Amino acid sequence: MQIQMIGTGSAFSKKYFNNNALVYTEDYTLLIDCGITAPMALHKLNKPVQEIDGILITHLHADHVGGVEELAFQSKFLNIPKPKLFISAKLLPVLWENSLKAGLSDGKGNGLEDFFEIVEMNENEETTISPSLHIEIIQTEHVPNKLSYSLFINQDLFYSADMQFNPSLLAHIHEGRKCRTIMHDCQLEDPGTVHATLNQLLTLPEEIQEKILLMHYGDHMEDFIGKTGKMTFMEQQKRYTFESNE
Ligand SMILES: Nc1ccn([C@@H]2O[C@@H]3COP(=O)(O)O[C@H]3[C@H]2O)c(=O)n1
Ligand SMILES: [Zn+2]
Ligand SMILES: [Zn+2]
Repeated sequence: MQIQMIGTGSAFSKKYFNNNALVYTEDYTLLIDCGITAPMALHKLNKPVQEIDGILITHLHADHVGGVEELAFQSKFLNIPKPKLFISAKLLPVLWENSLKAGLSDGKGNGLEDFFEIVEMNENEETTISPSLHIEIIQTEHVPNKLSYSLFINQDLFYSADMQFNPSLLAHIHEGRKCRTIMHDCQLEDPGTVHATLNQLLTLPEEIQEKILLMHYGDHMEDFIGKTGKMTFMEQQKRYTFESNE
């Protein structure tokens, strides 16, 4: 499996695209989150919508869903098979009613199913995306009272949606779940309210830090190179290969 961040930036970054990822397996290409900048980021990678089999949404901030309207219209008017939309069953109605309906509605009662083949995901259950790609969503704290889901990918890689610092969960991912990789959003400066900050992540034991790839960072990331302990910044557009754990 390979993961390519089409962007690694924070919500308000002007230098990096939104923190969205392409996951490639031999038989599937999945886009994790589709923010405002996703259409341009995909264009820069020469990755047309026809080459994306499905999208998965973690939560409803614009840097994670702001590009879904364009993707929906593009696939509809290009007359290509509907991409799949993987989303928590709890988030699905909110995505339509509170985010996409204004732009995608035809006024005649259409819905998201007119643009996507919808696959509802249940919390704490693995969903088969393709024969070699399985994803479990777990609810993690981000903005109070706002649903947000982090991901276990093939029970080996933890992908944080935007989340607050949660050292006990990270210890569980490391010890209990035995994940080999942790991709974590990172706010470069304190205080952390809705994201984990670099200083908070630096309090983690080194054996956990060694597993952490940092993403969702601000424009001054380069000032922090060499100051991330055992953790590493991810680079947008670079393809990272993760070997199967079997
Ligand atoms: N309670 C909140 C809500 C939002 N925010 C900021 O808005 C951004 C929305 O996208 P994000 O990537 O979740 O980062 C959020 C915060 O920067 C914030 O700082 N505090
Ligand atoms: Zn975000
Ligand atoms: Zn967010």
